[in-house]
Amino acid sequence: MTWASEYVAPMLGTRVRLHFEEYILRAKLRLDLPTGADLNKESSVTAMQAWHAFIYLSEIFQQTLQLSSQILFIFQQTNGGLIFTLLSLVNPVLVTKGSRYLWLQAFVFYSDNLSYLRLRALSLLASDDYREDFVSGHIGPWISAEYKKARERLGSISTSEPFSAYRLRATPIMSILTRLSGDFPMLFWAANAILDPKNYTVTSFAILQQHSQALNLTCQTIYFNFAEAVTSFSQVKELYELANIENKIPGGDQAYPNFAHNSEKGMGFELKNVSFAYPGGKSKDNAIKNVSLKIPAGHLVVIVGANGSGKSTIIKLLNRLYDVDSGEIIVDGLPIKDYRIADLRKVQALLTQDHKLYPLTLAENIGLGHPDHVDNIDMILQAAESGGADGVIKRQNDGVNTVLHPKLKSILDGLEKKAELSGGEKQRIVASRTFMRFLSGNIRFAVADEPSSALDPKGEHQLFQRLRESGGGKTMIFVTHRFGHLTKHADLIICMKEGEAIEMGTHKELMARGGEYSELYNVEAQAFAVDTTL
Ligand SMILES: Nc1ncnc2c1ncn2[C@@H]1O[C@H](COP(=O)(O)OP(=O)(O)OP(=O)(O)O)[C@@H](O)[C@H]1O
Repeated sequence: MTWASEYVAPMLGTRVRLHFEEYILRAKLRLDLPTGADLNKESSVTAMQAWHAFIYLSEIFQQTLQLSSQILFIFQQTNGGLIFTLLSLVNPVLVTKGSRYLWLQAFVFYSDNLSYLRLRALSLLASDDYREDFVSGHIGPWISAEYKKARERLGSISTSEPFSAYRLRATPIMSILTRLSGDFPMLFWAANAILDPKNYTVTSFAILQQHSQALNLTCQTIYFNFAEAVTSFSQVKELYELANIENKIPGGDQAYPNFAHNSEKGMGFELKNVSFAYPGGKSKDNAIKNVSLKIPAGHLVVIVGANGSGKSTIIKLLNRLYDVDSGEIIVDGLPIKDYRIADLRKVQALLTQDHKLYPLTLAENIGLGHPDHVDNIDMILQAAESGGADGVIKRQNDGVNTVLHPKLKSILDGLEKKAELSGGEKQRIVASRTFMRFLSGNIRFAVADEPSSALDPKGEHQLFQRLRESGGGKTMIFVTHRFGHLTKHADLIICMKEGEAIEMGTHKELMARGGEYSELYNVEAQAFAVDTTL
């Protein structure tokens, strides 16, 4: 039986763990950004916990059977079977209920003893981190002297770990009682043997003593396993609840596109007095404050502004990655909240510098821009060419089949040379994913949020050029810090400052206005102006 359980347990364990891993994977994949961010802070639930709960349950079952057979045996073997059995149970009850165990509780521990804290600080000072300091500053003798003083001040105060410190009691009563109770059953047996020596043998004493101790141990094991099982089961409950977590961004039931009121030129937006602060954000200021603007369908829009002025936040709201706190966003005449979220995602393409390479092949990294055609190599190569990643692919020994393992890379480096891409090469692959998305033919709104920070100037120019071409005249927004062709060709420039859209218009209009935009533009232009004093 032991062999069988040892043989079967790992296989069963894998099945249970993978079943719940898949369950967690599915549950997490359906969560939107704000819900997912909350969950990451709160939940530590893992598939392994389900397996642990199963193990505890089977152990409790097995030990309960063991306990019943032990009780039955003791009960039958003695004259005062019931009393003997009850006395055998006193000790385990005292050990489990009367003792103080920290590991069954949630706890925080700290020390407020200044001498102890001083000792820890001085020990730290003698570590390698500070070696250069204490050697060059010759502060070793001072550290030793201070350590001695702090040690004397601490005296005999215990510095033991909280686990053992918590178990100490002020009086010995409980300890004496617990020890004595272990001998209660045998004292009872001895008293009976004195009164009626004919019915009691030394052999029966030995057998009963052994069984009484075994019973004691089984009771304690059940108690502690039960405490662990309760925790495990609450974790399993949490695991099941994962699938029922409500997303913070609920979808509507309006299909999109619904050509009754959509323009052929793509999505049109209107922001009405929109304000937004990131959930759990540290800043007391809103990321977006009372922004009202219109983005007509088919317009090429450029958003400019200083770092932290809210450019990316506007993009996230237009993509409905977050919902506004107040105000409203209208898409093609209807509130954005009325549309089905999956429909909106299908017609939007978002390219930012936050997008990551996946730990998959280069082909999948690009192909997943259009999941229905993730195996279509011709389409992938076409997208790679548009994204400027064709050269990157050619340089890899395995071409599009090169597997990227960003997280495993450092571990595997010593074993096998894994593909490593430069920052600019990564951006080209990620950009190609967006071009793959364009090839779906569904895109009605595309955004490029500073996707070119690691690209060389030629690469950046080509990227913007091709994005505009691939966008096919549909609504497009570029977020950029660099003024150039884009801003000059933009139908609309939105200039952000501290969460507000302070200026809007074309390049010409904003330059003529002489406000924030022209100031930002002139700062950049001056860097390239011919300095006649040189
Ligand atoms: N995920 C987040 N959680 C909390 N606060 C955020 C988050 N993202 C941005 N913020 C804050 O919101 C404000 C606007 O940020 P946003 O990213 O929109 O600025 P930006 O204009 O795009 O900046 P940059 O030019 O540096 O990319 C900033 O104060 C920023 O710190």
